[in-house]
Amino acid sequence: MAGSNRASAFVNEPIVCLCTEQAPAVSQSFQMSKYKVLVMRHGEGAWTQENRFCSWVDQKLSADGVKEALACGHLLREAGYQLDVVYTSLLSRSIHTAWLLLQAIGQEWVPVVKSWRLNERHYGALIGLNRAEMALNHGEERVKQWRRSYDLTPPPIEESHPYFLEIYNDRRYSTCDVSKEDLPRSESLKDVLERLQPYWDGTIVPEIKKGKLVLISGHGNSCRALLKHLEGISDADIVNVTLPTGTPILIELDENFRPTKPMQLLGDQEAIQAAIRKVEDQGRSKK
Ligand SMILES: O=C(O)[C@@H](CO)OP(=O)(O)O
Repeated sequence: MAGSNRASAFVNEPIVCLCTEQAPAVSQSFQMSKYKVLVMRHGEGAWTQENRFCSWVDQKLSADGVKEALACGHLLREAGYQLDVVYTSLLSRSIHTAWLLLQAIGQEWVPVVKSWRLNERHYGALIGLNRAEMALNHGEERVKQWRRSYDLTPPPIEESHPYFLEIYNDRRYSTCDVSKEDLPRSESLKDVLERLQPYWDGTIVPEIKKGKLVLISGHGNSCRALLKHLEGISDADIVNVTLPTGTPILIELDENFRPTKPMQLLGDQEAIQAAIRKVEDQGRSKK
């Protein structure tokens, strides 16, 4: 892990991440950044409107999600970013976000590379359930733990689950670097990091080391897992990290892939705070 005591909080806090006083992972000597990487959660998905756990169900972007992806591209174009490669999951909402962003930035030729290892966290038996109803039945704190804790794994998806066949019979999952039987049936954030890290280390890092500007169009929890790794966010602090949809996060790294400065959420900071609150509020019972 890169560093170990760096706390970041995206909830009710200034957008630049907060650093604990002790042993921050950010280089003390203000080393020059050697590498930059952009990480973003896809635009809002269609099921966000219904407030259902989406996970590996292949929902498309909502109308607002399309707008968010295009707005990201415009933002990056205005800031002069020149992308070299974009990584997505195998899920349409992450891929469409990449396509729309590349269209808006005017860099459609940039390769888009896809892997199940960037998929959203597998929510197991919770897939398809409504978060507010879950909060009413089980309590908001329990739902927060299910959504945001590091090592809590929801019950696995059973073959009788309404979305089981839709997920596991999908041809895209015969293209993975593991057999269908070895794909997850439920995951904690820790599990997500464990399946994502080999892809980060073995596929993405070598491209960044060649000097390429990489953008990762991932999901709320696959991006949280990656940020936990890169920023050295503790198991306890990651509970308070919620990512807004459609917001690029700029991470600057030194030659050892340690952050040289706090990560930056790019865009209008008030709008970003509102977007974070919107995601947080999905877990409320709305009494
Ligand atoms: O539905 C999901 O899979 C995720 C968001 O992609 O939900 P949550 O924000 O509750 O982790």
